Amino acid sequence: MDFQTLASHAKRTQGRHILDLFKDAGRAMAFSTHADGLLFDYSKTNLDRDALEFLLAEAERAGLAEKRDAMFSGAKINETEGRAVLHTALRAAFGTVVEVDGENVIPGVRATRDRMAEFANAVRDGSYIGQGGKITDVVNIGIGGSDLGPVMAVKALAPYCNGPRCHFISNIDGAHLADVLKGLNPETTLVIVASKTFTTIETMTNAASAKAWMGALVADPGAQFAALSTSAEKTADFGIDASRVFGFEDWVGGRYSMWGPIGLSLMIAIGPENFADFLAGARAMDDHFRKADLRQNLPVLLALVGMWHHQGLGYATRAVLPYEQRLERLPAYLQQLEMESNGKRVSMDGADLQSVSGPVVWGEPGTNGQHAFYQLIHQGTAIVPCEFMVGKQGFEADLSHHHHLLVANCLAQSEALMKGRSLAEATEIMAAKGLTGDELDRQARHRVFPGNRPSTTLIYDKLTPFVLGQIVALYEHRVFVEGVLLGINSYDQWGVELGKELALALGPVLSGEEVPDGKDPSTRMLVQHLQS
Ligand SMILES: O=P(O)(O)OC[C@H]1O[C@](O)(CO)[C@@H](O)[C@@H]1O
Repeated sequence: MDFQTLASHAKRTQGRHILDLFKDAGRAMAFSTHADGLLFDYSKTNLDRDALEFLLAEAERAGLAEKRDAMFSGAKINETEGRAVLHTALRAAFGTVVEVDGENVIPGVRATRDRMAEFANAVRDGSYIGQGGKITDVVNIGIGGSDLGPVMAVKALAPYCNGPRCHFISNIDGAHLADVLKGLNPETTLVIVASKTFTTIETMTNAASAKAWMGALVADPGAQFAALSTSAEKTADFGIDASRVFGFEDWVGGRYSMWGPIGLSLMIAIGPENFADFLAGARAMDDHFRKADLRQNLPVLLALVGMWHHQGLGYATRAVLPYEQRLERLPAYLQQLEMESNGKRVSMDGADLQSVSGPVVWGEPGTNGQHAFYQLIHQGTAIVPCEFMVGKQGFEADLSHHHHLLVANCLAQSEALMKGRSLAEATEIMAAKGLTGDELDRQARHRVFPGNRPSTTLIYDKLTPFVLGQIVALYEHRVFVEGVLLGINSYDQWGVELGKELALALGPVLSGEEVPDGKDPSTRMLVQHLQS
């Protein structure tokens, strides 16, 4: 990416109001695009045709199409770990051929999916039972990519959840385990240990405690455990029979893994057919990403708008604001997807990045966020580009008036952010209330909305499994595009290692061992305080 030219485009737009861009009568149509039932509107941004053309040309210059094809074909684009990046293979059509080291991986994907479906059906219909009868509850123990996707999707697809209740334990904090297990019957609970590596300290500690909880009542607790992992050896050591182990390969990154075995809890919750629809939605987005012209390509446009705001205009964060209560965990899911992928400081070849890397991503569902942090978004000094999303329809037919208000709020927020309210307008409002003189001026100034604040809006029909698959894959590919333009490796996560190492060393200290030499004075003081 030519960041200098990007900066000069950004500079050129300074002081210009987004509303002025709508003097171009075709803007709303030109700066929005449709794909497979989704509408993405990015017209309420300060991106103009020249800047967009520049960004599109940069995407071409960066070899985006070739790099995208390399990813889909199984090339080892995760160079720092020597791995292919093939979460797309987990949802590819079964006739597809995708080779890693000369071997077609699709038959293996299919065999594992068939085994998952067989097991999910058995849990759902009661042909697999716990030692106290039919499984009533499923507890997924995992963290990061082995947790956030299934949690988010089980909540998102609540109208489709007709299997056993699903619960999730991730935090090493014993409170999480205790609160989830409290009230569950060990004899009718299935525990799924989800860990790609099967070494993650949080997951292994929680899994051991859950096994002890179950072992207090159940003669053979291992028989009510399943495992999702790349390590058959470690799952066997833990005492889980191979028939309930669902493996995957190292070419599936943790935060991209919910399409395969890590999605087992979701498959049990919604059933294999709905799970297949979820994959079909992602596959539709894959096809769109591969085939659509860059100008109509949703992941490409979402990425370019994101880079315009962050790398171009210097906005430090972006908010993801789903007007869909059931997407309440989507912002947390996207935090890992985007920040673990693109929060990097060196490019693929190890050189310092020439620009800022990925932004801070955060958010909450609307309308709750409106009553919490929208004050800052509207009147604070930091500009936060907002990514709104909303469905045309809800599921609660008898509550359609709620849905109309929900959608009205979503549209009103993007309008308010863009238009704002001028001092003249605020003065008129306050004068009508009888204020005059200095007091009128003072009160009016507090009621000014600067406006000119950018947002995008994604509209889908209804939050079905297919649509959820589309949305998640859209964001996955957005991360890829931004990664290519930044020249980084979006598929490693070395930044999580140092803290893990230090925590491992500190564990025994907090159990009473001496503080080792070389600890900094602050950490030493905190440890001593905790030990006292
Ligand atoms: O599935 P695992 O191996 O337990 O890893 C869990 C998570 O830990 C990380 O490696 C680092 O936080 C994530 O990338 C991953 O999703």
